[in-house]
Amino acid sequence: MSTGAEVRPRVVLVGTMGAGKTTVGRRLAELWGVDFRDSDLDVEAAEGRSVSDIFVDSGEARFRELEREAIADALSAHAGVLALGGGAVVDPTTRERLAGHRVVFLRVGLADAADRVGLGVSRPLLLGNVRGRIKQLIDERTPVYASVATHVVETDGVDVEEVVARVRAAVEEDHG
Ligand SMILES: Nc1ncnc2c1ncn2[C@@H]1O[C@H](COP(=O)(O)OP(=O)(O)OP(=O)(O)O)[C@@H](O)[C@H]1O
Ligand SMILES: O=C(O)C1=C[C@@H](O)[C@@H](O)[C@H](O)C1
Ligand SMILES: [Mg+2]
Repeated sequence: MSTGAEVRPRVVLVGTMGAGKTTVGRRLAELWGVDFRDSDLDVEAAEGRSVSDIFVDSGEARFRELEREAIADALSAHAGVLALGGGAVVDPTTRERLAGHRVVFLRVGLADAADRVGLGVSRPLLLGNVRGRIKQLIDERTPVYASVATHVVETDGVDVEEVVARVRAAVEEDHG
């Protein structure tokens, strides 16, 4: 029998490439004993091809449609930790759907993000000029991440375990 309890992610992680959404999200889910989902991985599983291949073969616009649908599904059917692709919040429909969810913005600056993504080979939007593209994306998107976030966690110079601890503290404080 249904308890009527709403199924929704305990926390949604947003931020730019290299913020650590996937790494931190997996660890958080492990600690809480809940499932982890990541919109990039959900799109890849549904399509049977990588994000890079989707960008190259079908174009970014098609990737964004698939991403929007993957996120809509996860927001309404997943009770664990949900990491979003770095560009997901640029979509206005996704931003609307995030309203009412606990959204943590993992903030990272250019230097740490560039160190973390390296050559960015699996990140199609970075190809050619990794630092320049990251800078542009951080500049354009920081206000957007901030606008959907209920919490902001700084990750510059902070190791993964400490980022995880900060997210836990923010979320568990909410629970009272
Ligand atoms: N706080 C941190 N300190 C040092 N390295 C980190 C930190 N967070 C993540 N990393 C490392 O940075 C790399 C990128 O992290 P991750 O893939 O989790 O980022 P992401 O936010 O999911 O990026 P994308 O938007 O491209 O999916 C990984 O190698 C990860 O181990
Ligand atoms: O910042 C972005 O626009 C992207 C981030 C990645 O998570 C992937 O969703 C894809 O490489 C695009
Ligand atoms: Mg990721």
